[in-house]
Amino acid sequence: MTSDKGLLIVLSGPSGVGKGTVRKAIFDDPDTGFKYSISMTTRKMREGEVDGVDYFFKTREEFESLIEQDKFIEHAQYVGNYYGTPVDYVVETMEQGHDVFLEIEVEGAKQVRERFPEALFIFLAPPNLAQLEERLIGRGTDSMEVIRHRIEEAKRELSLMNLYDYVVINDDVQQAKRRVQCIVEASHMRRAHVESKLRKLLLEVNN
Ligand SMILES: Nc1ncnc2c1ncn2[C@@H]1O[C@H](COP(=O)(O)OP(=O)(O)OP(=O)(O)O)[C@@H](O)[C@H]1O
Ligand SMILES: Nc1nc2c(ncn2[C@@H]2O[C@H](COP(=O)(O)O)[C@@H](O)[C@H]2O)c(=O)[nH]1
Repeated sequence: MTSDKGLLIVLSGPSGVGKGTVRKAIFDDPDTGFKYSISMTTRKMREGEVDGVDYFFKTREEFESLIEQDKFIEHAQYVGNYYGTPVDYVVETMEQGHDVFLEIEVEGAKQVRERFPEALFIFLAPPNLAQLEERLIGRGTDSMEVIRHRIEEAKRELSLMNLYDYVVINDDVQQAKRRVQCIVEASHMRRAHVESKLRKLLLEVNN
């Protein structure tokens, strides 16, 4: 009685906290065995982004048609755009035994918890709000109006961090990366331990 299915890992947190930066550090590590689920969005492509690498970019019509076809594990509207996690990739990849890594905002993470309560939920938090704003400004991808909107969202999102299994402060990218890797490792060990206990219990019951 072993779980052959991969683990679903959800990294969430406010925009600009560094989720993408930490995720890239994790995936640059040759020891990382997870698979990254590329999201779909209706947001405009930013300079340097590549369709099918950073996101699958969709029109609102395409996205809404996919919602109707139940093609998302979760989807949410964030600052005027849709974002969603494709169900087929995630389910097939986990069935093949791979861990799947999602990088999503808080409303989407709530939906994932309802559908996959056994998933691992990690909240990436900034050292403080001022640094979060500095990071959003420093990234240079959004207008001040959008940044203000994202900061307002961030205040609401930060108030929900207690719903997560773990909170990692992203004060340093390499340290945050190691913390996430350790949490995943510990979750695998705990899962193996619980399964071994259940196996023993079943043997006792059946004998
Ligand atoms: N630990 C850190 N210290 C300083 N700057 C950081 C740190 N982590 C990330 N950054 C910087 O903060 C900015 C935002 O990072 P990033 O784009 O990874 O955030 P994000 O959470 O993925 O945002 P979004 O949710 O909007 O995609 C980037 O310019 C990045 O270089
Ligand atoms: N609920 C979901 N949120 C997602 C998904 N993919 C990304 N995101 C989050 O949206 C915001 C904004 O992203 P940006 O690229 O426009 O800066 C950020 O918090 C992302 O993590 C998804 O599939 N579902």
